[in-house]
Amino acid sequence: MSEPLEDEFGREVTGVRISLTDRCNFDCVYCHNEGLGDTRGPMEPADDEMTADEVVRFLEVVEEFGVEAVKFTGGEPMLRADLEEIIRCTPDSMEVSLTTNGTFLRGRAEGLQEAGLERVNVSQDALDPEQFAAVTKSGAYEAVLDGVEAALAAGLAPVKLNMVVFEQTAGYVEGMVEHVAANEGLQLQLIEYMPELTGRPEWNIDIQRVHDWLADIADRVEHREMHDRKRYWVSSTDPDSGNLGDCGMVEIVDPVENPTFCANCHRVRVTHEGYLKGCLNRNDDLRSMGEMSRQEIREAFRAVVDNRVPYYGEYLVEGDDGEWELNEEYIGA
Ligand SMILES: Nc1nc2c(ncn2[C@@H]2O[C@H](COP(=O)(O)OP(=O)(O)OP(=O)(O)O)[C@@H](O)[C@H]2O)c(=O)[nH]1
Ligand SMILES: C[S@@+](CC[C@H](N)C(=O)[O-])C[C@H]1O[C@@H](n2cnc3c(N)ncnc32)[C@H](O)[C@@H]1O
Ligand code: SF4
Ligand code: SF4
Repeated sequence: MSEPLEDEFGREVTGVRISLTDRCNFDCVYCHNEGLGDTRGPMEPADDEMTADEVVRFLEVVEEFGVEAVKFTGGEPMLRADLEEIIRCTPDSMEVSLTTNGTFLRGRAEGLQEAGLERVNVSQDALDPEQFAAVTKSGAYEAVLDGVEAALAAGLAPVKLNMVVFEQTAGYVEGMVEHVAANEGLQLQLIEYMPELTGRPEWNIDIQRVHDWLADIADRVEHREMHDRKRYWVSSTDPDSGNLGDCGMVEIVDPVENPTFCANCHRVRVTHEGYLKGCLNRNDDLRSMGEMSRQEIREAFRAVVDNRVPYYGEYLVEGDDGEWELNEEYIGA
């Protein structure tokens, strides 16, 4: 295995995020669908999706380039019946993780773990079924809770709960933090609502206030190398907590207008149709892998890494008035 490829901005590419489908059984009000448009549509297998063989071939090739980790996402990646097969055939050297809405984990978590899944993130924006339904437009609340339990029972702890923090959910943050502090095996990822692909900037909240509040109550704070994300370790305040004395981990994902986040971005994305994508927020840098021969994959991967640009701080630059503007250098590039 060679050293990871590095882009022009000194960022090594050590991870890939593969969208296995853009179909989904939810219709979350905030969904960016990894930058690929609407998730609504037929639930049947779609013809435009990469096959399991293509996904595995891609992974075998990027392993040669020092890629150490793969995240399977979507749409809802668990709509793929061949997810277990894909994971089983993923190169052993790679850390394999999954981001899912959790609906289908019950009954499949164990098989996924046996196939080689190491970590799972489950989206959960609220602890109340009605609030959950209002955000996701789905009645699958109980299935998601069962899915989290199934993942823990299958040995996939810690399970990270993903919560998008925006106007509608800001009031649920405190309860979710207590929930992971009080329950062993759970962690929480608070994701700043990203309006770049979905519009509705008025839904944004001031994520710094969440940082400040967590810094106040946390026992310990650390930085993660990826994106320079902050992690807070918080104890439960509930005397009946089954997790007394232990801490829950809460990580903040705050990419919006954050050049430090982009300067520490080490991943390339792959769309369900088999296009490479250098940045979540851009669709003007999609690169085809053609018929997906090993040589075509190698060439396209090198090219996408060469063209990677930090979104905030370079692709968008901050003007004197504090507004973010498209860098002229990339217009028409
Ligand atoms: N702008 C931006 N947002 C990201 C990036 N990575 C993750 N996010 C946001 O965080 C959401 C949740 O990411 P996940 O798929 O759960 O995984 P992760 O947090 O990237 O990875 P792990 O914590 O290692 O599991 C994404 O859908 C995005 O909204 C990134 O590279 N850029
Ligand atoms: C696009 S979903 C795909 C995987 C799976 N369907 C799920 O919901 O976990 C991946 C993650 O993106 C997050 N997400 C979607 N739209 C977002 C937005 N506009 N801002 C921030 N995070 C968003 C979701 O909460 C979820 O955790
Ligand atoms: S479950 Fe995931 S892919 Fe589906 S709508 Fe919600 S955030 Fe989007
Ligand atoms: S460069 Fe793009 S993908 Fe990477 S952190 Fe910034 S916005 Fe996200």
